[in-house]
Amino acid sequence: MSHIKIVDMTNESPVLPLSDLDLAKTNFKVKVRIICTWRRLMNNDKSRTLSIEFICIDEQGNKIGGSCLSNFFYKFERFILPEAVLVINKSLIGDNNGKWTVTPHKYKLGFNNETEVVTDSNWNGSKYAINFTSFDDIIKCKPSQTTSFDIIGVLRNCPPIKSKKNAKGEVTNRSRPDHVWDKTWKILSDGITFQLQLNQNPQGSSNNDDALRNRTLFEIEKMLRRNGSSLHRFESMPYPDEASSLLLENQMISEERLYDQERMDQEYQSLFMKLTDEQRSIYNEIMSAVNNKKPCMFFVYGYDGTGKTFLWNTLSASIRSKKQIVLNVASSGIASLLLPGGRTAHSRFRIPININENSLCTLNPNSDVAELLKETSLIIWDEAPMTNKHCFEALDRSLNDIIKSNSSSRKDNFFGGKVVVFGGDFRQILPVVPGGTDEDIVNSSLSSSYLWSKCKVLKLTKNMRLTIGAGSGDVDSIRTFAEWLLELGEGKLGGENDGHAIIDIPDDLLIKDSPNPFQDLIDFVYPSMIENYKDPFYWKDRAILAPTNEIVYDINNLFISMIPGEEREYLSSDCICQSEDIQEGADAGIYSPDFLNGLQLSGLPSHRLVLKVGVPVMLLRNIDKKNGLCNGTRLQIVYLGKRVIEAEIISRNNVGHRTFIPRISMSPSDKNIPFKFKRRQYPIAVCFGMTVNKSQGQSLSKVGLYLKNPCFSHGQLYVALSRVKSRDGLKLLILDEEGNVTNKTLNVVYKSVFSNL
Ligand SMILES: Nc1ncnc2c1ncn2[C@@H]1O[C@H](COP(=O)(O)OP(=O)(O)OP(=O)(O)O)[C@@H](O)[C@H]1O
Repeated sequence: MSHIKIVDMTNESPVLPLSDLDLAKTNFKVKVRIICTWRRLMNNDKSRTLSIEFICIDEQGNKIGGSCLSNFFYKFERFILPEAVLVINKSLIGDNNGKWTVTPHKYKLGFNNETEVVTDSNWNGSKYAINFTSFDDIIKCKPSQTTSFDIIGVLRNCPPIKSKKNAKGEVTNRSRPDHVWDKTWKILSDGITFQLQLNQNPQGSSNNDDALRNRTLFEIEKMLRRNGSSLHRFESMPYPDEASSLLLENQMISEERLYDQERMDQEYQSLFMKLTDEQRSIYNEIMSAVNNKKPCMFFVYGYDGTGKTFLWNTLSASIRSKKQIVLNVASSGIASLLLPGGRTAHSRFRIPININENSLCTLNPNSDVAELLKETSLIIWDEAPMTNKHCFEALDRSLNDIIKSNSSSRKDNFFGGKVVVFGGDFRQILPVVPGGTDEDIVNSSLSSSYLWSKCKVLKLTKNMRLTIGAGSGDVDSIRTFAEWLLELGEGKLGGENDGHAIIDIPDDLLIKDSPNPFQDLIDFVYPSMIENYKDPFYWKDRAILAPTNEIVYDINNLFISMIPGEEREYLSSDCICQSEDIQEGADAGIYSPDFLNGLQLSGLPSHRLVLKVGVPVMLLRNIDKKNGLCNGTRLQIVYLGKRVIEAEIISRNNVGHRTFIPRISMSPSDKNIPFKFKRRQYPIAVCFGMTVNKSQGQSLSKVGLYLKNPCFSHGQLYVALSRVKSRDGLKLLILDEEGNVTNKTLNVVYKSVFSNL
């Protein structure tokens, strides 16, 4: 039902014939007799009922279809019986425009919590709803194409219906990966055939199908393992043969040892030569711990541009040139793209999403990942301050369990005795604690962990971005801007303050008062948008930032309407996870599909996604890290299909690379939601505008910061302003409480977070 309206019917409202139903009418009830009922099963689990469907007829002989979702069975199931005469009050009505319609009526009825149903013993309409007519008579009366008939028939013959059995021997019709495999393996193996032919390998010839299938399965298994999965998860799928399986055994370790030693050595030599004194001293200290296998924890503290990534590259090349293993991880997908062979910490170490002080990583001591961790010489974890301390602690405990070190005392034995280097800047946004106070946020950061006292802080202070690559004319202006930003990040602007200070923004960074200041902000960030919107490079480095999702949502809707072209709407399918113990009765009504559709949660795509070709979007999930597709990657829409969306990468690595984005099922990890639900939708959000939190880790050349409301949490203003490297790329539009343009805004800095550094 696409246009749904709740019909408010008071007890005094008249009983209307079904022919008079109209979305515009708000005050009526209907009296009907149920003709027939049937159950609609869930698409993804045919053992469960989605809804009871029914057809009913009124006393005038008009028919209408209706539906009652399983959430409301507790209230209505006993009424929806063939032959029952019902008076229905406060029902939902919606368009009857599905692919298959059971009555020609314009509308359908629906039940929800508001609906009232009572039985009635009086019926003045036809007793039988169906008038049987012979088929010959129907043909004789030459029906027009729009005439509808009730037809009754007998099933004489039917081809066998294929069904699958699950492990318990029950018949299910869930997704059938083996079926997809059988139908598509030839297409999937195309690239391999091509490669084999290039290498003049006889396996490429078509008479060796078994070998080709095996090789294709092997490549699929490699991909799955890289992403923490395996073909073993899909019972019905074939698995590569034994010889190939042996090759897969230590896939993770062999991939980490696959680096070309000679090339790594050259890279290391060239980077090492360039290290500054402070970088070199940090490098030496870390490498000495690695070479002596001395358990150590370091925190490299440096703001943007001080050469942290440069240092990680040097350390990685040095270790890899000796065929040793270094694991590079970052707290966000976007930051992990900058690291050589980088992954997100959560995916690399299998850190649980909902974390607490007792959590452990889901690492089986005999798994490939555990073996990899045992072999690892150094772990580098970039952007550490934005991660909750419980994540580091979970890894610490898990590594200690996996690696039973000889060290006698637990207090010397952190992270299983590995050398671990964290990096980042505590001026940036700290871990998000939903509903948490300032104190909760500071308490959740790495510097409040029991690990911190063992962590040696090494500081990088020289802004390398100023020294390298900037023209001499730029240096002064970049330096002044960088120094101002550092002061802002440490809460030193706005006079003596307790961390909440009103600061003045310099004039040249402001959008001034004008008839339409927001349009001025748009013109600054996206000049000549209509002429340029098709060019992916136009979108590459620009964004309007705002502190909250609501404002970003409004900005994106406005932009969508400005871009030429046809809109396409994608609606999600939302459902409660089957494991949830939703009480029949009260709870079921609350979690109706309408309610689930209305949930807007951070990190989850909208129920209603409106897109146009040319629009920039951001991925909300890590899809394929190897090809640069992770949470935060920005893309431009190229094609909007029915089941797939094609888009081209416009940010950072792999710019210009095209990819297909499928619909996937996502469950929000928001602890404030007291139940688990799944949303099946494209994992993207339109990104003309994005939240300041989401922009952390992005490097942009043009930023417009829209402060309709001020930034409210530690580091937000600093992060927003430091997305650009030079001040000409930045403008702020600040509104006061009356909506007037101002030059003053709130800067929030939790100063206690710096006290342990
Ligand atoms: N010793 C060095 N010699 C030459 N170039 C360097 C050196 N250190 C850093 N750079 C260059 O300075 C720039 C900033 O360094 P880098 O990206 O490593 O800093 P960062 O602290 O990681 O900053 P961000 O967090 O913004 O990525 C880069 O272009 C990098 O190549």
